[in-house]
Amino acid sequence: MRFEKYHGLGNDFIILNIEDVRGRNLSELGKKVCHRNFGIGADGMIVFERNDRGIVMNFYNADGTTAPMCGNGIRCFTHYMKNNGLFSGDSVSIQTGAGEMRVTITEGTEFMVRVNMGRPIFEGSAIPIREEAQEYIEKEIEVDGEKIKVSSLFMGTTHTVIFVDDLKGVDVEKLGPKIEKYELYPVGTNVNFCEVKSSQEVHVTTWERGAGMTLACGTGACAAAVIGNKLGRLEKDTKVVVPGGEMYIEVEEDVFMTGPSVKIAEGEFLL
Ligand SMILES: N[C@H](CCC[C@H](N)C(=O)O)C(=O)O
Repeated sequence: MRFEKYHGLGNDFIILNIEDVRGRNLSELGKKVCHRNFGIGADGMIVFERNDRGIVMNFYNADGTTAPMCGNGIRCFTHYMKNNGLFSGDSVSIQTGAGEMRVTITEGTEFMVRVNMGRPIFEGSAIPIREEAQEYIEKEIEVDGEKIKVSSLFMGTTHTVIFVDDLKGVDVEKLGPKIEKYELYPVGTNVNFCEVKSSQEVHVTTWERGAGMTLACGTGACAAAVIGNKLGRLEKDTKVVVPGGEMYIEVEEDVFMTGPSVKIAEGEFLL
């Protein structure tokens, strides 16, 4: 089965065409190809599909669970499609589980993509959270006896944003999974630990639902920028620095994310 591997700021993906995997259980395949030892290794698997309305991006976490959207992934998906002549021009709409996203290839030393990530949704039932709430911003939860202020929203997928004074002092591997599976979140959540450096720069480390610690999370970067802006800590245009590099977020009514994609490899998956 032919595959291509890409990364977006170190968040890496195996990308396949549905034509090559018809009939297979894609959740099981996602687990298999993403395994760092028994497979190719990646944070997620993306499957290209075309229906009567156009292009579809199907996303699977490394644990085989699906997620509605993937910000770094949609940039890599755009790169894959361009490399395989699957659309013409520099801009295209892509159907995702979080609605239609418009991507535009932009100028840069690397392959750069600007994505309209749509609008953040704050309403509790859409995040989702197990509370009736118009929004869930700067609320206190208790994890292992520690009180933590969280803000949760739907930004392409379920995200929780936590502002800290010093990212280096946060045990993300310990806190991340506990918040990911906290009882407030019926389907879990991605967890973004954020340190504001200035009104135009925030550093973010993300523990991803279904993938664990990643070097970058595009929807998470958007979530951090949206909440930071809502709390008056970040301006509308923000540089988000993640362990794998940096991306640029513009918070308008829609949220725009600009960042790179790099093709790592292509080949035949034999299992
Ligand atoms: N890495 C992705 C997010 C994947 C979200 C997934 N982990 C979920 O279960 O929602 C990004 O760049 O936006």
